[in-house]
Amino acid sequence: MALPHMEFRAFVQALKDDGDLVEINEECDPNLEVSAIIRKVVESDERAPLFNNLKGQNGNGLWRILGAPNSLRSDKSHRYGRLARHLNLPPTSTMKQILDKMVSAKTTAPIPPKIVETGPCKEFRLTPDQFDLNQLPSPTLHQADGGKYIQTYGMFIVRSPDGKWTNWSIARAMVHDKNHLVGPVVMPQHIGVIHNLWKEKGQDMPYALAFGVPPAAIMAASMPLPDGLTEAEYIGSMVNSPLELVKCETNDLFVPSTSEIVFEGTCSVTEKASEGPFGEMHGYVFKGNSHLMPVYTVNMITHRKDPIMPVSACGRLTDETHTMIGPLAAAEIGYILKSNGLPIKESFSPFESQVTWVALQVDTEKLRAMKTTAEAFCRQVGDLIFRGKPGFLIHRLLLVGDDINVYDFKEVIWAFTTRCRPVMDEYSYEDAPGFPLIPYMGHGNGPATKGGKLVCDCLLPVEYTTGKDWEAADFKESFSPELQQKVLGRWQAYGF
Ligand SMILES: Cc1cc2c3c(c1C)C(C)(C)C[C@@H]([C@@H](F)Cc1ccccc1)N3c1c(nc(O)[nH]c1=O)N2C[C@H](O)[C@H](O)[C@H](O)COP(=O)(O)O
Ligand SMILES: [K+]
Repeated sequence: MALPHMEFRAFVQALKDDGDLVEINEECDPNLEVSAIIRKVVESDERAPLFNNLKGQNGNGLWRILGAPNSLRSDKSHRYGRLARHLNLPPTSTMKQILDKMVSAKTTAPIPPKIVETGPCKEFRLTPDQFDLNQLPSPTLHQADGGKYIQTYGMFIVRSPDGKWTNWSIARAMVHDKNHLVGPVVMPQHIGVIHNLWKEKGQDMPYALAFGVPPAAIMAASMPLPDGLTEAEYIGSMVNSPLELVKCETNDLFVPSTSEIVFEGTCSVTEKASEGPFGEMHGYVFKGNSHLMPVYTVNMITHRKDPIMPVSACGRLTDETHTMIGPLAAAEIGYILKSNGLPIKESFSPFESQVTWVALQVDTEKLRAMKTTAEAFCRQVGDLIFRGKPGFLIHRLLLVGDDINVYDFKEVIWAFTTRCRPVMDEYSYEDAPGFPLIPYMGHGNGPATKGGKLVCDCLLPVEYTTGKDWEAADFKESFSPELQQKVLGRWQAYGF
């Protein structure tokens, strides 16, 4: 078997070997029972549930469900173990190590995928007369959802009409009827950009939707990598070996050969249908909140025996939309700022901000050498990020000093609440594109897709000029290292 980051089934085995999997062999109902269990799991960082016995499975086991594929572990020392297994990193890895891995391929040569003749994803083939998406165990994830959200952790594969750019990404989709899906295909997402290119040609967009892809691939699929970049070769470079892809049956797109399940078809550039509401990443289902979105026809299903469908029952903390969307956007944002020569050291999206913030740790020594002002620096950061695609999802950029660990929210919120004077130290972007999914945008007082963004300067004025002129009133900073050592050394003797 391949390594966990290169084959989904090996990944599931790795979770089992880590004691991070609960196999449920009792029959479970994909209508809400499965997602209720997953919600309970992700709200308590429990082990990932593998549902082996779902109502509606067909004779070849199509399909089982793995819930919470990339959520958190309760053991603090292995908190990000499931993410680490996606990248063949040690389960004790930190978020910094995981995100550094995700940007590591920015500076290495791409490794193109290897095309193979066939693979496990081809073990079974179903034509439209042989399946009904409403009869198969398509899960309903929240009682107020507008449909069965079958697609929450699969990977859409679409290619520009000129064949030069193949994009891999996650976008949701629900069952529309026996062999159609419907899902948001929106700008500035690359699936929306490529859909528009096909629309200009007046042709429906061929797609593949691969479920249970190599875990390293699904991580890159969830990351806002630059326009025109083909994820397959980025990932190859990231894992330092070519991904193995196999050609689809009904179009000339290529899918990872070990995918658990593959849907193939075309996404209409004319036909739309009602989509949503859906319990989304910010933790809300707004009743009746449905929109007309493009219809996907499913012309073919191929799959492995007893295939596993990964499902992200997203909503409130902490699920894949928080461990992946915000942090991966933060990684890209950090990279953009550094490659533009700005003195940024670390970049992270705190889960507690429902991944609407990115905290940026500034190298304040380099900042002082810039002889700049707070306004100029904050505008430089905001102009680079809020006018670009990776910043689309983010509504607050917090600039913090060297002493703040951006991966620790307690540190971030301390700096924000004590060093950033409301209004005066905040620089607004009312003309930047806004993220309508955030409730104060799509269901708020102002325009849903414009504005509502701030750069929050959590650096005190001295950090721009002569440097930190305070000591934290805490154990670490208000006592000599010797005294700290003495106290720690005698802690038991004191009686604690
Ligand atoms: C890990 C993950 C990511 C997403 C989504 C999901 C998960 C689990 C869910 C559970 C399916 C929920 C949705 C949800 F997160 C909604 C959303 C919509 C627009 C932007 C960001 C997020 N989703 C998703 C969605 N994007 C949509 O357009 N459309 C989508 O529906 N993303 C985020 C997306 O994968 C990243 O933004 C990625 O960078 C896109 O790739 P690209 O930069 O190559 O276009
Ligand atoms: K992507």
